[in-house]
Formats: sequence, C-alpha cells, structure tokens
Amino acid sequence: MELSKYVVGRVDSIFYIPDFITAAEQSFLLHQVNSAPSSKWKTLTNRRLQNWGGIVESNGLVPQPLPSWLIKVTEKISSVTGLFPSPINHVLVNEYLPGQGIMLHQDGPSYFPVVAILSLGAPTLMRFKPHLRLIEATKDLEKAPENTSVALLPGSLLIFKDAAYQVSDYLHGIDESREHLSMFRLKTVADFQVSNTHLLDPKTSILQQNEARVSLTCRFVPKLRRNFIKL
Ligand SMILES: O=C(O)CCC(=O)C(=O)O
Ligand SMILES: [Fe+2]
Repeated sequence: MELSKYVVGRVDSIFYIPDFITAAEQSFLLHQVNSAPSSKWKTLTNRRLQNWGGIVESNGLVPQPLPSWLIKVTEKISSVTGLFPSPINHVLVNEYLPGQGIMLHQDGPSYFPVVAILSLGAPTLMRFKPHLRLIEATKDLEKAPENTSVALLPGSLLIFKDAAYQVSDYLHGIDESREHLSMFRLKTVADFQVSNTHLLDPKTSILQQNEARVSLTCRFVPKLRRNFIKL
C-alpha cells in the first residue's frame, strides 16, 4: 500500500486510513471485546482497558499468545501497512465512554516505534502536541512544529511512527470531553466534510461523542522475556 497518500495533519508521519475494516468486521471485533470475561477489564478513572499479548515491563514483554480474532486483524494491519518488522504481539483495547479520554502522553520505549490504532464505536478526535524539547530544538528553524489533530472514525486505522511517536517529539491524547472542536479536523481529514457531515453539529461544527468508543492499539514489542520456572 502507498502509505504516503494517507498522510494527515502537519506532521508527516501520521497516517489515517478511513474504512480500513468493514462494518461487519467492526461488529465482529466489538462483539469479541464485549464477550471477554469481566475480569479481563481493568478499570481506570477515565477509561477501561483489556491487555492482550502479555505484560509489557521495562525490560520487555512476558508474552502470551494473542487470541485468534486479534491475530486475524493484526495480520491484516501488518500486511497492508508493511511497517512492522515482525508480527504484532501486543494489543491494548481501550474503551472510552462519552466524556472520557486519555491525557497527553508518549508511549513507552519498550515498543517498536510504530503504532496502529483501529477505532470502533463512536468517533473522537486525537490531538498531537509537540514536546517542549522538540520546540526548543527547532526554535531557530523557519518551520516550527505545530499542534495537529485527527478525527478517528469507526473502522479507521490511525498509524503514527518516527517523529510522531518518538519519546522526545510528540505527545498524543484525547480530551475528556463529549464535544470535540472540528477546527483542526476539517483541515486534516480531507473527506470528512463530504462523507461524515452527519457527525457534525451544523451550527457549531462540533464532533459529538454520544456512545462508547473502543480502540485497538496494536504494537510490536521486540524484546521478549521468558518466565523461568525454577526447578
Ligand atoms: O485509544 C486511543 O486511540 C489511544 C490509545 C493510546 O494512546 C495508548 O493506549 O497508548
Ligand atoms: Fe498512546
């Protein structure tokens, strides 16, 4: 796939692929997520999550096999994007109710620096903000790093890598709000106005989140740790 035609925003290492999966695939995945035993959910104050593939520790992943429904979708992500050096071995499922979000953060150094996020359920807006260190490092250049935002619609795949991912460059997060301003989004997702105007309040151009959003954050952890059993 020619990824360059999916670049969005002002950071050239963020890609947005609309309709990456069909409506039937979305329902299937949502069904699988919602069929997990309640003990699989970890509840945080502003979202809840399921961890698949094993526990990521500072010195690597203690691996557990992914279930077949996740292998299928992660293989598709890997083969279509061609960005992962090995099969994706870790998936975080996040669920955000209206008004929930995830604060601006950077993913840890344990992951290979490409992340693919599949969105299900309600739409939302993800923000990217340059890290202070990046602003400092480039302050003498003509083109200063800028904030950018990307609307994430159900069925879409967001990919970010390199500059948008690296520990020192950009932070990403989702506001804890039911209403996301469209100001940035209209500039970044070219076809949004045409195909998805029903998501917008016609007067205010606000993106409303009225239902739960579920995301699958798919990554590859290169370093594996084994559980040693002492004899
Ligand atoms: O839910 C999302 O779209 C983002 C999740 C995320 O950034 C993370 O799990 O590190
Ligand atoms: Fe993240």
